[in-house]
Amino acid sequence: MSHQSDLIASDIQEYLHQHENKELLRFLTCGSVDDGKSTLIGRLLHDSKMIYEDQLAAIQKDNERVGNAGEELDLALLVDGLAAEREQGITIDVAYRYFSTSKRKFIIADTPGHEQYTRNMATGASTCDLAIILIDARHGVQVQTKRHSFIVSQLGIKHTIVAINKMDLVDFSEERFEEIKADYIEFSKQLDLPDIQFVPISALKGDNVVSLSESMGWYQGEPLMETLETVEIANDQNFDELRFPVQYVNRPNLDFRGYCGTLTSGVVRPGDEVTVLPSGKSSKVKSIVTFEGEIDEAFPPMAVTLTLEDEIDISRGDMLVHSNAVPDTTNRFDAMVVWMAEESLQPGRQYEVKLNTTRVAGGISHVRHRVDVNTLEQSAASTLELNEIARCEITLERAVVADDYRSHHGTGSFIIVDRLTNATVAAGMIIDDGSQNEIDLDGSLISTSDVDASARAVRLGQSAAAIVISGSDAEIRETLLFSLEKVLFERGRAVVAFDQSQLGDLKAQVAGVAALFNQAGLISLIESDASVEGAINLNTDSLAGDSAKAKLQAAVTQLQAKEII
Ligand SMILES: Nc1nc2c(ncn2[C@@H]2O[C@H](COP(=O)(O)OP(=O)(O)OP(=O)(O)O)[C@@H](O)[C@H]2O)c(=O)[nH]1
Repeated sequence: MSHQSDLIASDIQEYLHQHENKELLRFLTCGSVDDGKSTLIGRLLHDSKMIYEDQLAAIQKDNERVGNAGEELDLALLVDGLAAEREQGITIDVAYRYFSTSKRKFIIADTPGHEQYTRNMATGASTCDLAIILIDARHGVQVQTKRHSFIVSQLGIKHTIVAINKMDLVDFSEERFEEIKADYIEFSKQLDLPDIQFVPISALKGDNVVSLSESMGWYQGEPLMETLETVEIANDQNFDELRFPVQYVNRPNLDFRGYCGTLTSGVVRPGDEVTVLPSGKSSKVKSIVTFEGEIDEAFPPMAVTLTLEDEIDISRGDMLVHSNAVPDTTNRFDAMVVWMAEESLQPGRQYEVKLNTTRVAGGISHVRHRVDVNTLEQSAASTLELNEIARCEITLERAVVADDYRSHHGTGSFIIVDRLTNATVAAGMIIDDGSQNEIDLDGSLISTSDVDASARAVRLGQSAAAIVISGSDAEIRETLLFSLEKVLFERGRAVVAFDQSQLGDLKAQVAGVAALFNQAGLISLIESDASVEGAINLNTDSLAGDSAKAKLQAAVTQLQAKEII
């Protein structure tokens, strides 16, 4: 079903053509229980004329029986379809809704507000372009708001609309709106949400949902629906780095050999030089074949068949990339993992890891830290229970392309499958924040001066410490630095080390980053008497003991007392 257009009566072919070519926006709604998700979706469907008259009549009838909206029509009844939900008055499954306006087509994932349904929420959110985070104006930013925002940021959803709902219950107060907005901005600094917009609404009464509210003349922005219709998403795709995971090798006869799959990123054209991973063999694209014939260009998320100039050995699970930008392959990487099984994780146990079209034996070799999604706090963990989220190290039997999820949604995620039961026990998003590059194989750390890497690591949810080491004995400073880097890194902390030669603007950088993130991801080795505001200053001269080892012990005790390690 779609919005009502005059074209339906006059030129149905033209209408269908227009409809087919409209851009699709997938979004999810999330928030605490009773914030008004279902009412908002009902309102969007109702005001965009997506409700059949008999459906409307049915909810009018239900409204008298179980409606929660008093005199107003309870639009949530339209959405909360499941019987169990209606009785409990809560949403328990991910429900997908479809609607369209003259400008765009929409798919809404209506995800549950209850804590035990984190995995449903993560599932519903994983393919979305935008998230609407609902906040009840009376209650402000809640634990659930934080939890959902964290998941939205982890999933790399680029656009966020914070809809402050039930404005009618706070007298449409601008002051209240600004207060909640400020709270949210403060909290979301820790997250990676690149585009946040705030809109005050009343889902029940329709204020600022499809048209601007008369009761909130102070609001300068656009109604929610207009943002949904116009937010720029075309450039969110990664068109730069080609990733074509081969799904199927099509050999109908001896004259044709085509590789079928869905382009997850990049653009490919006939004549392009491509390399097959993991074999490393190269060839040129001969043609791009689709159901409608050959085409000159393919981009995500097109499903196409590629033929190559040369007969090279390619099978399902291989990946085609451009020869001038071949990504590294690795059998060890870090990922944010959501544990989805009833039984807890046994680290080191062999599972099957499914990345795209590839299946590789492997598993979680190490849980770096668990993240409490309610508070964003990290804690040490050796196992994971249902719905828990943790940063983990994944080790596989053979090397694969391990793209960062944020830049490669298609190839940066995976699931972990139990080999015996074939059940999915976890889902993960690969993190490539450069921190892995800082350690060599035996775990020792190579210094880098990349402040950005540290800032990124912090944004990605690693906790970190800004520690400045000073003291008159260079050797002791160095020993301390080196040992602390190792300890911190093993605990999943962001570590970036500086040396004295970069001292020039180092103090400003340390102070700036420390202030920005409260505890920033820097360790620095500084001249004898340095100290930096906002950082933990360890002066080796004042640490107890004569030997480097004793001083290290004293430093560790200090840092433990501050709960840094
Ligand atoms: N006054 C007022 N009430 C609202 C508004 N939006 C929703 N409500 C009411 O708030 C209650 C909860 O709304 P729902 O839409 O069911 O909330 P939900 O977030 O979908 O809740 P779950 O399904 O439990 O996750 C209902 O009684 C709604 O009528 C609003 O803008 N103003």
